[in-house]
Amino acid sequence: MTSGRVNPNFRLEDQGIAGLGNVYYNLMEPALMEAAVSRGEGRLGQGGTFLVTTGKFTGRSPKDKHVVRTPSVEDTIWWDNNAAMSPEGFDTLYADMLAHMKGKDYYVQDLVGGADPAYAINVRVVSELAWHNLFIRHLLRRPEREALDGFMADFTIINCPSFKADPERHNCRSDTVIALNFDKKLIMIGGTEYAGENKKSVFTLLNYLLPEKGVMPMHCSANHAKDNPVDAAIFFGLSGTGKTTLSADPNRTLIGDDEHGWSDRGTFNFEGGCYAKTINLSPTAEPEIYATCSMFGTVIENMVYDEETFELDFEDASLTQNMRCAYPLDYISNASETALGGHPKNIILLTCDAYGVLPPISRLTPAQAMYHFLSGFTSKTPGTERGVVEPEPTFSTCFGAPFMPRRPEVYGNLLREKIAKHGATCWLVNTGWTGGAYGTGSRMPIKATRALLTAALDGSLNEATFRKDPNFGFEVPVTVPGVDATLLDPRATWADKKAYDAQASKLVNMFSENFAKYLPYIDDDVKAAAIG
Ligand SMILES: Nc1ncnc2c1ncn2[C@@H]1O[C@H](COP(=O)(O)OP(=O)(O)O)[C@@H](O)[C@H]1O
Ligand SMILES: C=C(OP(=O)(O)O)C(=O)O
Ligand SMILES: [Mn+2]
Repeated sequence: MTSGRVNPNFRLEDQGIAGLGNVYYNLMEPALMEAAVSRGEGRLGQGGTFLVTTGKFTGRSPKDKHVVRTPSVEDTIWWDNNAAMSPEGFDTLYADMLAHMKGKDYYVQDLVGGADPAYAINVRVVSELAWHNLFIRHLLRRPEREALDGFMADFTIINCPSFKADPERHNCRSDTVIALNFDKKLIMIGGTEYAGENKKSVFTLLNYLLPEKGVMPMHCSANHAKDNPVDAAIFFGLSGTGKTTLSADPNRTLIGDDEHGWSDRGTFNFEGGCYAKTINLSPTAEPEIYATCSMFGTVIENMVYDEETFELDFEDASLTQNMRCAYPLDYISNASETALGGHPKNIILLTCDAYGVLPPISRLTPAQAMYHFLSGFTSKTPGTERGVVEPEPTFSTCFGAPFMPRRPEVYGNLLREKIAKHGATCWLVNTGWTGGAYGTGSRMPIKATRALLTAALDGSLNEATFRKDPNFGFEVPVTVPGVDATLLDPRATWADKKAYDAQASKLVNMFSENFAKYLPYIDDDVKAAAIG
């Protein structure tokens, strides 16, 4: 049986996917919630939210993500960063997964990635779990209902958590698999229920497709000044550094929290929803995000709640520190209707420095910005990837290495051109530790980070007095109204100054060692901005 609204000439059978049980096309939120609850996938929560747990996988599995090594992508994929899968392995995976799917019910959403129609792609998502279908409906962009009647997919994602891959047969690493086949325009996901794999695989896809169109794809959030989309800001950052938290700013308009493109026309969100971390979510520090946790249809993933009252426990991380909520963009009260903005006037590079060495904010020259973008120094946040249990310092190029199918300099050069052309001001913001390293110091107060960002984005920070940092060479403001001046100088926040100097020089060396591999690809000005 087939139900729901779909292009009659583009059903799964037309794509060669036949023999399934019931197929539900483009169900809307209430119907998806009903289905998910009646199938026992999760429960209704307060305010009509959907509560779900995902079992063993509560974060991404980057090591199980593969790109199919076909001749057309052989020379463009950054193979040192992307595990290969043979075309034969993929074909077997496809056949085996389809055989496994026979007779079972599936949920299909026809959605769009990209708010700018000039660069948008149509994505069909086929989900075994009704709630995954609800999740991706929140996260991607929903076409008008009428447009569904003629919808054709550019890419199709099939996500079947109950399928277990076989490393021998499928040329993969474990029984969990995420396989991107750019030739066949297919993404197959198996063996994990973590919903984030759905959205991050679309991101990886756009990171592959857009550079050829002159568009810079970015792992960043974005917002703009109220009533002034031209005054846009973007916030690059690896998972857990504050993209979602800091872009939801009551004084600015939210464009999006995670994935954006920068074209000749400006910035655009790839998505139509957000995916926020709920651990220790505070109604005072993050009121907009907190409010979504009691709105109809919000997917609440891996949170502990009271069995009687269904009240959420934001402190209990016993399932995972990576507990999440997923909701459509317009659940944030000041979200943009178009999800478009101008060319960024300010570019923020968010780093979560677990060493507590970097200042809370520094101003970068374009060459320094390029250096830090390629370096991507930050920490992995506990729970976001399998096996990460405490903040783990890392150099994640482009502040999103796990999602970059092409070589870092492809993205670096695009960003550099755009900064040069549009003259953005660049900042490095440490949302990590202050007063000592992780274990001794404490996490940067959100309030302080926000105050610094407000000053950077309204232009007032440019008028401050700056000092040049002796270790890193960038400019650091000496005083900022509303922020404790001690905080601005990390060395001053450490009780043991010698320990700070030792840690700082260790970090300088880490930067220098990591950057050696980029030296052949970069211009002299970026070389001159190199640290150490
Ligand atoms: N100074 C800070 N700036 C931003 N986030 C902070 C800060 N201090 C603590 N946090 C917490 O860190 C997490 C940042 O996560 P999030 O905004 O979801 O990151 P991302 O979207 O980049 O993955 C949130 O749980 C937030 O409450
Ligand atoms: C969805 C994710 O992204 P982020 O943490 O950057 O929001 C993720 O890393 O799984
Ligand atoms: Mn986020």
